Amino acid sequence: MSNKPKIAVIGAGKWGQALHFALSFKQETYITSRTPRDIKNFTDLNTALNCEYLIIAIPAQQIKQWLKENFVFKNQKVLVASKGIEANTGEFLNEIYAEHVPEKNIGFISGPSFAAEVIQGLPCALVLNSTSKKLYQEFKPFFPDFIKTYYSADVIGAEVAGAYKNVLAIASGICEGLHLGKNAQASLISRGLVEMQRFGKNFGAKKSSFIGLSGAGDLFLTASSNMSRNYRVGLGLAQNKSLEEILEELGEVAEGVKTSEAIYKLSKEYNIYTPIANEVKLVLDGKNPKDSLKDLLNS
Ligand SMILES: NC(=O)c1ccc[n+]([C@@H]2O[C@H](COP(=O)([O-])OP(=O)(O)OC[C@H]3O[C@@H](n4cnc5c(N)ncnc54)[C@H](O)[C@@H]3O)[C@@H](O)[C@H]2O)c1
Ligand SMILES: O=P(O)(O)OC[C@H](O)CO
Repeated sequence: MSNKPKIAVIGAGKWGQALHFALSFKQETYITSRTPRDIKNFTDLNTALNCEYLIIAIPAQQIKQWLKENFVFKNQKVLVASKGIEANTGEFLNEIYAEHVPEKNIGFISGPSFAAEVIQGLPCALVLNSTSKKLYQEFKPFFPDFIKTYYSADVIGAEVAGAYKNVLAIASGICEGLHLGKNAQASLISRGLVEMQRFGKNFGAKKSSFIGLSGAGDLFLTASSNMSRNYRVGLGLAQNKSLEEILEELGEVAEGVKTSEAIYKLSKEYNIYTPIANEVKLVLDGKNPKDSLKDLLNS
């Protein structure tokens, strides 16, 4: 029998470490990162790339460059764990990965999943999205009993939902920080859900993805808890902190910041009505959140 390691997580941030913890219940799982970490089965990138199965958990804005500089395709099956849209180009992650990995070899993880809970072994449900059901069937047995997995072929729906909810979580954090009340927050979240669905439809996403775990599930989680980094960005903005200060305090990625730029760009290009995401982008650029509130109420 070959001793070749079968599965590796690339990226040892919060989510990479949580996925590594979870997958290690069922089989030996490697993990790698730019800087060595004191984690069981930590390995170098080359060893990781030689695994048959990979989970890539590096921030969305770094993926394009990272793939160009580091990735070597050796017929691995890949699950992408990142949630975001590339801000410079407006590309979805599946478009970026398509230059390096064939469609049948790639899937995307979505659904409500704070790393801090997964790493405690608390129950959760995830969607593995791929045009290949075979790929889902191959990855499914790697997940531990406390994670229920679902299959969906709607890759773009999952991607839009996972990326968009981060922007809406910033808006919801602002709402909380400005003490606008639970009525306002519920309205914001539900109109946000309509907005992300409208945006996704333009790119071929299915409605069902937005009312399930990938859309409503992840949005309700992230936009209602200060466990979310994006939500905490919103809280900071409402307290008139500068973005630099907020991100420095956070010390982790808040994908909604850059994704709001991507949505702003794409919504202009395709003429999609995205009022909440647009206001988030403008507040991140310095607009007073109270002026954004007035504009949203009157639009
Ligand atoms: N934390 C969560 O609860 C959670 C859950 C689901 C999805 N995600 C998504 O997973 C992705 C990663 O989030 P995270 O929580 O692990 O973030 P994090 O800030 O905790 O860690 C990011 C990791 O990426 C690495 N990294 C940064 N730039 C890199 C580069 N150029 N090349 C290689 N590695 C690089 C960093 O060293 C760090 O280890 C994000 O897209 C996030 O939206 C996070
Ligand atoms: O902490 P956030 O805002 O990056 O959210 C983490 C996950 O995406 C929740 O599913």
